[in-house]
Amino acid sequence: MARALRGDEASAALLSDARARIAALGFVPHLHVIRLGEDPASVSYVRLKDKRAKELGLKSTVHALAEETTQADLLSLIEALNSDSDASGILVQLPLPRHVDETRVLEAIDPLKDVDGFHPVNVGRLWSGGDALPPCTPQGVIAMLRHYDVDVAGKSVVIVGRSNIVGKPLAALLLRANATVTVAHSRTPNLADVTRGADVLLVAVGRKHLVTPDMVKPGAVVVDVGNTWERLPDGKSRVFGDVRPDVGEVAAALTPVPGGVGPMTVAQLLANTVSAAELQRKAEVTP
Ligand SMILES: Nc1nc(=O)c2c([nH]1)NC[C@@H]1CN(c3ccc(C(=O)N[C@@H](CCC(=O)O)C(=O)O)cc3)C=[N+]21
Repeated sequence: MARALRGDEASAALLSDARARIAALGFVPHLHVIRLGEDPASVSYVRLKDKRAKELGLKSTVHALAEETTQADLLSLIEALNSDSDASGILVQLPLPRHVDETRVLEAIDPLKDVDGFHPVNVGRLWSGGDALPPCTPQGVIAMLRHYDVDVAGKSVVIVGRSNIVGKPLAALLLRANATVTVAHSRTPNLADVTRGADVLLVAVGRKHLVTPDMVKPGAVVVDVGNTWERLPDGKSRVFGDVRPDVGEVAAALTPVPGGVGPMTVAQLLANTVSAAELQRKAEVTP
């Protein structure tokens, strides 16, 4: 059986480092999360972020706005938080309702407060090697691999999925770590032939159990970024990954869902909130 790469275990180092950096700052960073509407997954993720932020000792405010909130009102809130020195980090939970232009909203956030790392300035710096706030899930995956001593340098790494949130930034981070990176997606013919070449396989598509054991090289490390919610006959909701659990019979190591990448994403968000506070302080003293 594959080794389980556990998010609770791997995030401990990230969180204790964040705690020490908060103490060194001399003030408590403040995370602001904005959510529109009542999509059950968004409500539950935002609640988790708020809870973990407070457990770490950060200040955390959730702005739960109506689904019908206008783009202009959302932009005014973001501008108010941009100029509020007590707001260290701003996150707008995605997906947004259809009447709101996601690009406009993400570009309105001050890059130094952009704890999601989605602003074009942070995306550009991520690819060119500058001082960027990295996106939480991809950087959380890197922290996970580092914690379990998975060295990607010189390895054949395959990412399935090319989203702006996970696949593309993950490619940037893995290139920086000297991996040979292949990005596969829905238009890749013979996906299994590509995934079978991977020493490290990362799957971020959002389709339940897309990856089966025949698609995985024996001994590979497999990271499952999938989160598909399903309501079961008993009325309870459960979350499923993109990787079928029996992949654990061929892989050397596998991240479980839940309990793998998800907790790393949240821990990285908190670490980014501390980084944002540090960057803002640096910008104040060096005009
Ligand atoms: N602006 C923005 N930034 C995001 O980072 C963002 C977003 N929008 N929209 C949705 C996705 C999804 N996402 C997750 C966060 C935590 C878990 C997580 O902790 N999952 C638990 C299970 C869920 C639970 O226990 O409630 C686990 O895998 O163990 C998963 C997924 C962040 N996202």
